[in-house]
Amino acid sequence: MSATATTVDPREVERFAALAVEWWNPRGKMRVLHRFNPVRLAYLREKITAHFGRDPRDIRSLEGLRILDIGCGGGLLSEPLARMGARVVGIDPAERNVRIAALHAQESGIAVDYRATTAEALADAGERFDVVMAMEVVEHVADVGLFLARAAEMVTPGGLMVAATLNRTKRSFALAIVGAEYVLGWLPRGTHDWNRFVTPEELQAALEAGGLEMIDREGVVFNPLADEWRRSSDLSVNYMMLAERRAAA
Ligand SMILES: C[S@@+](CC[C@H](N)C(=O)[O-])C[C@H]1O[C@@H](n2cnc3c(N)ncnc32)[C@H](O)[C@@H]1O
Repeated sequence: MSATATTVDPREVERFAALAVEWWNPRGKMRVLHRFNPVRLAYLREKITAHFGRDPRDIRSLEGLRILDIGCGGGLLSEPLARMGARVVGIDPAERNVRIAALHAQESGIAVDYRATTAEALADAGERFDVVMAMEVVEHVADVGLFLARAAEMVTPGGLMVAATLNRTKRSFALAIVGAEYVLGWLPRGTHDWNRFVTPEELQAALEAGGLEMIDREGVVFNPLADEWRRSSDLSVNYMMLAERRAAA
């Protein structure tokens, strides 16, 4: 694949770079990510440990696994995964995000290999990982097909890819754009472009085109009564997908 093809939309990256100091403020502009982080982490821990035959109760259950967190932002997922023993490489095209992430990890005493780069650059360099993650990123890239192809390329045989994103439905327009950005003010206006949302069928097809097999998909829904996010079979707004690269027989 061409080394010059890029998935970066400079306006998207600039938007996140401008918010860099907000990453670790649980009441700031990233509060939605903070609120559903426990749900995402529980999913990642459960699925990764089950796949690699690890004990999820072990506090170092991911020991030795090489994990790539694409579009890591401030490291809200990279850090806890590294704490569980994984060797995490966190990448983001926004240099400011990576600087904030590295500073936070240093203050927390956690080793994460943060780099200001892209999935396509790492794929070009021939890097391989046991787990490749793209969490809340595909809806911000310039070319979803290219992005997923380059990300999938880096999954080792027997390894996993996990993606989390927003479905393109009437419901996601009402909740994730009108509700979250305009009515509730949970996210800065313009954070999301509904046309860039990706249906589970499109995501699955792109992962399969990259040689992966979809093995799980799960929704994440907000329960306003309990004021909490939880996992669900409802994929109509937020959802996560797990795919594997089958090891050669
Ligand atoms: C909504 S944030 C998600 C951050 C993190 N994955 C999380 O869930 O906490 C999206 C991130 O994707 C990054 N990003 C945007 N375009 C990208 C691209 N083409 N490749 C990789 N990351 C990208 C942004 O800079 C931003 O940090």
